Amino acid sequence: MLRSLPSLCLFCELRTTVRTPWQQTRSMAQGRDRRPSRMVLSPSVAKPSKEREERDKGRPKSRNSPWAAVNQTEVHARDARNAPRQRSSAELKRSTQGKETKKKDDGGYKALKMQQSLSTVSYGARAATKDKISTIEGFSTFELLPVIQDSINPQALKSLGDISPTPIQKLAIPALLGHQDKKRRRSAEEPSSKEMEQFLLAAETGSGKTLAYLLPAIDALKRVEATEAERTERDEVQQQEKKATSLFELASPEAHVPDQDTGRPKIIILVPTAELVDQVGELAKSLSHTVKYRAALISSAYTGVVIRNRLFSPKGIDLLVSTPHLLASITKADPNVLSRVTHLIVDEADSLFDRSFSPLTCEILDRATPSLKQLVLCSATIPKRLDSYLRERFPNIRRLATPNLHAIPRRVQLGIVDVEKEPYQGNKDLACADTIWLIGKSAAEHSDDADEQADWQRTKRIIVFVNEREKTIELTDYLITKGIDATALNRDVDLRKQGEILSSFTDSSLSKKAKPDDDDKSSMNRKEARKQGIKMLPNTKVLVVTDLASRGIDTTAVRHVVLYDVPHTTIDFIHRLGRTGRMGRRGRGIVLVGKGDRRDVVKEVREGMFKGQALI
Ligand SMILES: Nc1ncnc2c1ncn2[C@@H]1O[C@H](COP(=O)(O)OP(=O)(O)OP(=O)(O)O)[C@@H](O)[C@H]1O
Repeated sequence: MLRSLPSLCLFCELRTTVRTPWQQTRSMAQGRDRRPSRMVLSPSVAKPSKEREERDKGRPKSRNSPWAAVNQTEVHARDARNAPRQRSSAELKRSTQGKETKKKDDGGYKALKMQQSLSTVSYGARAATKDKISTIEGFSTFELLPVIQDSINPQALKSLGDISPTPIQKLAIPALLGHQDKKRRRSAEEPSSKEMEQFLLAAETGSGKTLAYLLPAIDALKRVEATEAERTERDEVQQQEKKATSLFELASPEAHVPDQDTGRPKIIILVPTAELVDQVGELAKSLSHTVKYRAALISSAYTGVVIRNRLFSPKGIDLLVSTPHLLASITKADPNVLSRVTHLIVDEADSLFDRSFSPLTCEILDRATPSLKQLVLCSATIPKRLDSYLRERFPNIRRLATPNLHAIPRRVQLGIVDVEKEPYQGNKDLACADTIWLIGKSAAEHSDDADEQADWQRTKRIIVFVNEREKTIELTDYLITKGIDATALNRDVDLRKQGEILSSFTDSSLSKKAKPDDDDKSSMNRKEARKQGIKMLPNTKVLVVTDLASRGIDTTAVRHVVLYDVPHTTIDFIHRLGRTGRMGRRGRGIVLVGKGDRRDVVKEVREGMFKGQALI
């Protein structure tokens, strides 16, 4: 039936339909997963806090300051022989800001502004950052330990070939290592130092943030380890010398020193879901094979015995990846687990400081603070709520935001399907099935190279995002009746199964390949569809999910994302579309726009993506 339908152009024109606030509120209020995100992106991510500004008040003003010409006691005439004065970065910043404001006033993102979901990071600040990182070319520029340098390509990046650091890696690795501040580097090596450094890493989705925080943390761990080993050796020599000089003293029995490393990790990485624990944990473990440290990952997807054995292994533990829920419950029973933490990394910080996670994250943070040397928060989107929280709680946090923050890369195209038009006439399910058939038949044409084309010819992977949990099952069943190999993923699915399902949409090297489950309803429906002789779309796998799979999951194998429902905020747009076009790859998003959907928002998001601008 589907095949007989005329193909609809994915990029048809939009009719502008603006919903009233009442309509939006009503539709948002239906169902848990349909609730709008309360998060609103911050307009001043890279801006230092008021306290920091106050602190800088007394400092001498720069020559470029607007007050630089006031109260001068000498004439500073410019030497005529010199070349014309270069415009300072502040001047450039001011001029770009001016243009930016004018452009927006000329009728920029009205709907997005009304929605207030995304914020501005000044384009001057973005340009300055771009300049700053443009000189860094390879990982060898960073003062990482040689063993870590040598492990980046073969272990962390699976021998990708010619690799160079991404913008966030160029920005964050030197800062976290303390390159710009030699004094800080020395103090980081000095265990007695009490000062805790705080960093916020803000960079677009799929830009390698994990490696940006992981490499410096491991580097610090290994340096401290080396210093401690030297000290122990020195102490032992001194002890031996002491023993030799006091021959007549009674030999005291060797005191038993319990292994201090058991259940006392030094680096903790917090992530919101069990799937992310596995993903980040895999990366940490792969580096540990050559760098030699003890990494463990724990989440509620593992049994109590496994969790205990990993955390309290007699060999000790250096790095732990966990969800806040599990770690907070463990530390309630045994607070000493956090007694030696020097590096706490909060990945997906916008989620982990959101209302549902915040109490647990803060509890862990408070308990770990006495020993903490570095706190790193990391996120692809900075909601206003998080921004103000950070300004209040961590006024001195160092903000490292990349030039493309809050933008969806231009290599990701956004197509729009008007569900109200022929042949769908309001039938979104049908529009979704037809879109998947079109992609399934044409995806190979969009491949970049021969190898990838071969992969895509084998299996095309498509993620369909819906706003409601119940809809995942309903839509999956419908798609199966239309010959599409679809699987539903929502919070009701067993955690272990969730990981297996997701793994076939992430990098093949991490893939554990989901096993067919005979009790699974979708699986039964698939069998039924085959029995009924429904023609199946070959080599295409579809995952129907809620926001569960929109954060952090490295779905590098996904080229197409279908937004069945229009996301409630631009934050959701960024995260959902961020599942494709990762790390320089091309991708395509298709949004199905029906009656009552915010067509104006979709249109502006598409324009912003086309221009490569931040969605503000
Ligand atoms: N320098 C690099 N060169 C090439 N690939 C890289 C580099 N750094 C990281 N990657 C790869 O990029 C992919 C995305 O990395 P990662 O998951 O850390 O992104 P992210 O910024 O955390 O994304 P998200 O915001 O969605 O969580 C991974 O497959 C990783 O192996």
